[in-house]
Parts: sequence; structure tokens; C-alpha cells
Amino acid sequence: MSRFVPSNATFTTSGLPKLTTSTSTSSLPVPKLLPHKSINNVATRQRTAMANLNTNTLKRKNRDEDDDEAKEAMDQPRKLPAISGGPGKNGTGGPVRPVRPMRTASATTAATGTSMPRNRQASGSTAPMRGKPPTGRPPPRTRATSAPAKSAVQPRNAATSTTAARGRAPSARGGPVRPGPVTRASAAVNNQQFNTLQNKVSAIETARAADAARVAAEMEAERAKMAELQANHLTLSQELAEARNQEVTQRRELVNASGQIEDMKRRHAREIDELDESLRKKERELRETKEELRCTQEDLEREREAVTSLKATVAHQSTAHITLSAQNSALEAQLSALKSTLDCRAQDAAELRLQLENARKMVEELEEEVRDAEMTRRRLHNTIQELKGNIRVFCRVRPILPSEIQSSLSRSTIGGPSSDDPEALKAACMARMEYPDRKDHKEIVLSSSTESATGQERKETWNFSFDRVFEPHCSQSEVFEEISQLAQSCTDGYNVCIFAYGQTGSGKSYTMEGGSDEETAGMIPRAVEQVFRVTEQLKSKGWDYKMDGQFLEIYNETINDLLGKGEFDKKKHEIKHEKGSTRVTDAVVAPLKSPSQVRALLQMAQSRRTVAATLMNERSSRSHSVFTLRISGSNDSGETCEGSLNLVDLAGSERLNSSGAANDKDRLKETQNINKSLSALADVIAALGEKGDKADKHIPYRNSKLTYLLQNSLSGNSKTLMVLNLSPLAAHMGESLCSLRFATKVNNTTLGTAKRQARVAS
Ligand SMILES: Nc1ncnc2c1ncn2[C@@H]1O[C@H](COP(=O)(O)OP(=O)(O)OP(=O)(O)O)[C@@H](O)[C@H]1O
Repeated sequence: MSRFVPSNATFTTSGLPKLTTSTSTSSLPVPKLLPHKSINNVATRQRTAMANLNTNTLKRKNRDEDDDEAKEAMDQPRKLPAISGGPGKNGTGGPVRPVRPMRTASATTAATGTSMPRNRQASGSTAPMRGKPPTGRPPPRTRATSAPAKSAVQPRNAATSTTAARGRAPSARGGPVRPGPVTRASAAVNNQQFNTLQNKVSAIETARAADAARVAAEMEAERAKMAELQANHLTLSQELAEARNQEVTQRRELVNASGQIEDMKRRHAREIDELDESLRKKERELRETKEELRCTQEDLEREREAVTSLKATVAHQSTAHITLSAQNSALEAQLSALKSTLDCRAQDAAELRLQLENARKMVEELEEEVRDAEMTRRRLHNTIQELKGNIRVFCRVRPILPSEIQSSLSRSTIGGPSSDDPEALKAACMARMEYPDRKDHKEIVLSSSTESATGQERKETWNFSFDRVFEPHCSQSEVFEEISQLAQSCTDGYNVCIFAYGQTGSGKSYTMEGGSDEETAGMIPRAVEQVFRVTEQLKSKGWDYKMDGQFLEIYNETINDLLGKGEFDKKKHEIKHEKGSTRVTDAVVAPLKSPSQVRALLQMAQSRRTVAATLMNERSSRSHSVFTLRISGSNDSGETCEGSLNLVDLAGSERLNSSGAANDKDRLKETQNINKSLSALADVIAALGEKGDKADKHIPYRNSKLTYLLQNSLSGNSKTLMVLNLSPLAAHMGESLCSLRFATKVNNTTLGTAKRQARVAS
């Protein structure tokens, strides 16, 4: 085989790429990339070709061997070099040199000058020359039956003879051989044999030449096949290399593609994560959207219900609309009728306007008459007051208090009224007071029954008559109704003095100041409101008024300013009478703008009195309070008037022995001062009653701070009202009788004619 394989047949093991492991690579360029299958096919074809080549070679070798064996006896040593020197060194199967005719053994021997080797040696020497494959297989033995083999033995012997004939060959046993006669005969025989052999050799050579020519032709064919196979092999190798290169390229591309696939996988993983996140987000949004959808559906359902209800309403409204349309038509008909009526009425209105104009003129005339009538009313009012007397006395009996019923119950004795009958209990507590004048309410009758020493019941009755008697049930407004005319007099320019007289707890403060609400408001707030109301009304008649307020307290003959800020009983206030008006030094005179402001002032005064009361017990009961409202007005015609309203809450009038103050120095002083001032008041009233028309009659105003302060309001020029407050309790019967007797004395006093303090502009 080595004879047909070119020297570069090592292509299978050289220049293979590293990636190829199963086969060796070729350094030849790979024209195109073949798939593995193609590469395998190429390799398979290559292997098949090589196997065929080996098979042919082996066949041919066997045949050659046969031929060689056949010819071995003749020229075995010469044939082998011719065969072994086949292809050129470049392996491309160069031209086969023609087989040269083999030299004879004798010639060879002669040329070399050596003795002919033995057959075994010759065989041994030719074995490697035949190019046996290195399989270790023993070389083919010479067949004993073949003719050439027999011939081959003969030349060896002949050669031995030749050598001997030349006389140069040493003896086989090593000794020199001398020619003899026998030897010459045998030499002739040998020559003959030699010739015969030479002929045979010639024939053999001729046959051999023919065989060589045939073999050369076969060799040529084989070489052509070999070349073709080599060309195929080369092509296949190139294809294989190309395929491998393609494979390498593909593998690189595959590696790159794998990297790209890995990158894509990572990217896809990231994208999948993002998509998962996005999906979760979308799912969350979907849930929210579903929730919204559910809410929206609920809303929609509600809206549908609303729409249904609205549709029903609309249907109802449509019906109503139809009804209203019908009514509207009817009304339009009525309207047209009314329009015609309106036209008639317009004519009437024009006539009425004319009449109204006439009426307005009449009203103006009547208003003028009213103003004249007002002046007349004032004159008549004053006349009435004069006829009634300028000092008037009202008597007011307060109702029994629940607390007094309770205390009477606790004091009730055996045989007295039962607590189960409150009316009987109340009657038992109350003094017997009767009001016989049911028409004019001017009388009050007190009665009591006592047992005489003889056991007979002695009944006493005391009748009293005043300008007006108010029973316990009478309200504040009823009392004020009687007082209002008097209060109004101050707006007409009179000095008015209203004072409440009575024992402690008889209701003086309640009457003058009253409670905090509208119903229980006393005379002071009501009188102020009345004055404000009247002045407001008189504005339309051209009068403009200015009002000031002052609130004083007289305690132990000391004046305290209830509207001031100074400490009680410390500041010295002096009473000054100047030109018919009274002034107290350092006392606050507050301009009054509204009834509410007056109420606030009264509350402030009350709180100052309460603070002072903590220092001295029962101060409000033991002092006189004087609220003074001064009013000055003027009208468009220049007429002016000045008046004052004094509302006095006197201290308790109880007697010293009944007050229980005899043992208390302070209470004793209080009581003495109270009695002194009340006596001075009685004296002043009495003096005024006695005065009559006597101008020089002395009136003891200075005997007390109270009378001195009220001097201008207790003169004959003023209007005075005393409200006698009585306790309804039977226990206070004695004090009530004393107060009634004092009030009767005052009531019987005639102060003379009140004078109006008015000036007409000159
Ligand atoms: N007409 C009345 N209706 C209802 N309650 C009255 C009436 N008069 C007085 N009272 C109540 O009787 C109690 C005593 O009245 P009030 O304080 O006015 O007597 P007072 O004579 O002013 O006593 P003091 O001299 O101690 O000031 C108070 O609780 C008052 O509310």
C-alpha cells in the first residue's frame, strides 16, 4: 500500500482545528461549510476510498506476490527495487520508470565480486525489498511446487559453479581449487547447460518483459486511478477542511449565539420579571377597577332606582302639569275677567287716591288738633293730679312666700292646721286682710279676733283707704299702670318722687327694682322705659330730650354713690340745691341712652350693694336707695322743660323693739338713723301739709339726708307717690298697722299745687 499512498497522505493528522477530536484536520482551506452529516459522509467516502484502495492494493499485492513468487527464482532481487521505487518523493505518483531487465546472477556476482548468497539469504534479503506491510506477517514462503522456484535453485548452484570457474571464488571449505581434466568436461557440460539456461532466461526475460509491460500498463491504470483517488481525496479533504472550518465558524457562531441566547434569556428573565410586576400591578389595578366597577354598579343601581322614582315623579308631574294646564287655562280666563275688573278698580283707585289726598290734608289738620289736644291733656292731667292731691299713697300687699309657709308649718302647734291642707295652712299664716272696694280698689280692712279676759271673743277691725290698694295677686304691670301717668309727668317738666315704704321684707325692693325678667321688672326700669318711649313719641311733636341717671345710697346718714367706684362710707358727698335742681358732689351722673343701659346701671348698683352687704349684714334693708332720672327737653319752638323722677327704696320701717336690734350697737345705730330719717320724712310731709299757702312755713328738710336730698321732689311743686308695702303675714300684723297709720297720715296731707318747670322762649 505504501507504494500508492503519496507522501502527503498524512493529511488526516495534520492541521486539524482544535475543536475536531474524532478526526485529524487538514491545513487546506475549506471552501464551504458542510454539515456534520456531510462531513461524516465525506470522511466515510474517504475511508471507503482508502479501504478500496487498500483492498485493491492488497489484491494487487497478492497478485504481485503471486507473480513475484512465480518469478522469484529468476529475478527476485531486481524486481523489488523497480516496484518499491514507484511514486516520487513528492507523493504525487510521479511517472513510473520502465522496468529494467535484470542482470543475471553471474553478472551481478561478477560486478560485485562477491559470492552468491544462499537461497535463504537471498530470500531474506528480498523480503524487505518487497515492501511488506509492517504487520509482522511472515513473508510468503517459496512454493516448492512452482517452476521458477526450482529454477532459482539452479542459478544458485550455477553461480557457485561460475564462481568456481572464474577461479576467483574461494573454496567453500576455504581452500584453493585446482582445475583438472574432469573439471574441463564438466565445464563443457556446464556451458551447455549455461546456454540452455541462458535461453531459458531469455525466454523468461521476454515473458518477463511482456509481464512488465502488462504490469506497467496495469500500474499506469492503477496510478491513474490512484491520481483520481488522490484528487478525490484532495477534494474531499478540502471539503472536509471547509466543512470543519464551517463547523468551527458555526461553533463560534453557536457560542456567540449561545451567549446571545444567554443574554436574551437574562433579558427575557428581566422582562418576564418586569412583566410579572406589571402583571401584578395590572391585576391590582384590575381588582381596584373591579371594586370601582362594583361601586359604580351600585351607584348605577341607585341611580336607576332614582331614575325610576324620578320617572314616576315625572309621570306624576306630567299628570299634575296637565291638571295645572287646565287650571291655568281656567285662570287665564279668570285673569282676563279680572283684568277687566282691574280696569274698573283702577278707576276706583284713582278716585280713592283723590280721596286719600283729601284725607291726608284732613290728617294734618287733625294732627294739629292732636297737638293742641296734647297740651290740653297735659293741663287736664295736671289738674287731675292737683285734684287728687300732689301726694298720693298706694298700698300693696305682697303674696305669702312658700318659705314662709314652711316656717309656719314648723311652728304649727297641736290643733293647728294640718300640713296636708296647704290652703288652710296658708290662711292660718296670713293676717286677715280684706279688700271690700271691688270697684275702685281703694280700701283695705285688717281685722283680728282675740279672746277677752272673760273668754269672750273680741273682734277688731281697721279700715284704711288710699288712692289705690293692690292685692297680693296684683302684678308689677298693674302697679305700674297706675304709676305711669305720674312717671310721665317728669317729661312734662315736673319733679316726681315715688318712694316705697314698709317694714323689712314687705316687698319694697321688689316693687321698685323687681326681678330680672320682663314680667317681674320693677317700677324703676318700667318708669325709665316709659320715659324713653314717651320722649321718643314726643320727638314727632318736635321735642328733643336729654336724660341723666344717678343712683345713691343713704346708710347711717352717709351718702354712697352706687354708680361710682369709691369705697362705701368713705367718700364725703355733699348735697347742693341750685336754682331748683339738686346736685350731689362727686356722684356719677350717667347719661342715659337706652333702657338696656339703665338696666345695666341698676345691676351694677345692686352688685356694689351686695359687696358692701358682705361687710355689714342686711345692708340693703338698712339703707335708703335713691335712683334719680333727670330729664331736660326742648322743642322746635324753643320751649324747654326740666323734670326729675326720684325712685326711692326706703329702709325697713319696723320699730326698734320689734326689730330686735336693741342689744346690737350697730343695729341700734342703723335703726335709730332709719327711724330718724323716716320721722324726718313724716315731719316734712306734715309740714308741707300744714304749710298750705303760708310761704314762710319752715319745712325741716335738713333733719335728714333723705329729706334734704329729696327736697325739690317733696315740695309743693312736685308730685309725690308713696307706695306702702305690707307683709301678708299675721305675725307682721302690728308693723303693718303702724305702716298703714303712717301712710294714712301722709295720704291726708295736701302738698299744694305742683308746678311745672317750663320756660317759654322769649
Ligand atoms: N308682689 C310680690 N310678689 C311676689 N314676691 C314678692 C312680692 N313682693 C315681695 N316679694 C318677695 O318677698 C321677699 C321680700 O321682698 P323685698 O326684699 O322686696 O322686701 P323689702 O321690703 O325690700 O325688704 P328689705 O327692706 O329687707 O329690702 C322677696 O323675696 C321678694 O321677692
